[in-house]
Amino acid sequence: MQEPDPILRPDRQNGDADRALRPQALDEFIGQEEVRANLAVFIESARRREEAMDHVLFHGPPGLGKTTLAQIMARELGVNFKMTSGPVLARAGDLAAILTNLEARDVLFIDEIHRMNPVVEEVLYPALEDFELDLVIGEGPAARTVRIELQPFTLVGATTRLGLLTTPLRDRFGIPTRLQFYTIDELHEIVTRGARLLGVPADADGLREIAKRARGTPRIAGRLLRRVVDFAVVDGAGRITKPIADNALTRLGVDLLGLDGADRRYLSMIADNYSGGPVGVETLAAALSESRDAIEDVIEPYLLQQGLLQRTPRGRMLAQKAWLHLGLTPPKAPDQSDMFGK
Ligand SMILES: Nc1ncnc2c1ncn2[C@@H]1O[C@H](COP(=O)(O)OP(=O)(O)OP(=O)(O)O)[C@@H](O)[C@H]1O
Ligand SMILES: [Mg+2]
Repeated sequence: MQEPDPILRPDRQNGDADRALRPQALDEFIGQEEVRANLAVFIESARRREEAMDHVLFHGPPGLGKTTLAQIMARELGVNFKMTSGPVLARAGDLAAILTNLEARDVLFIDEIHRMNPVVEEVLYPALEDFELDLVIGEGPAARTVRIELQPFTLVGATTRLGLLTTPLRDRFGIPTRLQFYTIDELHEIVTRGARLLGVPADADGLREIAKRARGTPRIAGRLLRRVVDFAVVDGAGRITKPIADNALTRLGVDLLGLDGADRRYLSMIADNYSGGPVGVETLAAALSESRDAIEDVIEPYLLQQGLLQRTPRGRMLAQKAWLHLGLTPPKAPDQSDMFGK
């Protein structure tokens, strides 16, 4: 089967297409109810007190709305939105330049914050706590430290890997926030809104089919919607119906659970080569020629959430549901209780 990854994986390409469907206000943001309700309170409070809102950390799998929520926060707070990312901030000076240019109460968004250089991270600590910057000027014996006062600001950090954040950095976020996969109902609402914004007529059951197969992820829902629209235009008089959606998604390699080629390759590898596991993630990464990061950030979270995969101290194991989904018979495990224990 053709690899559908570029379209289906929540990577950062296709930025313009993403933007068109991106909600602009908290009211337009669908799902993540608890997160939204809490943010609404914190934003309103910061506005009334005319203070910078406390620092926020969004963590969760790609494409669930971290960047979107950060932008919405800035808009609702009525402040500027500045955006950068961990890997881009190579030197302490890069961060210092950004921080000294912030206006009072601005939102600074640092994407992939777990990939920040430790030297840069050290500069961030006093900036977050006291809105101060300690800069070393010059080198050798002539070097001296100068302290620079910063405007109070709000840092919004985003990461797909909470575990890779250092403890001191984690502790400086007053509002740590985990984003969850979306329910089918929420994704149904999201694609319904998307179809309306794209001006495409659609049947509810056609949109539901997209929602069901969007891997719990709004970004994937948006991409699938666009591809289904293509099939609707070419094969189906421009209307999204259930048969059109079903046919389009199947042709894109998205199965009934929303798994794509990479997901199935991962599950099949464990089934075929490791008798269902347990197998270590490094071994799997090598066997699949995927990076460990891609496996842990992108592939596994959804499979775990769907109950297709289990993580045990001895490695990854297929769950019963995965064997059935692959159309295979699970081997008889001699010692199930141990293998399925925590
Ligand atoms: N709650 C939502 N309602 C509607 N659309 C959404 C929602 N959340 C995200 N989206 C859509 O999904 C796309 C991806 O969201 P976003 O870029 O915010 O994800 P992310 O969590 O920052 O991903 P990454 O980890 O890859 O940076 C957005 O362009 C937007 O169109
Ligand atoms: Mg993002």
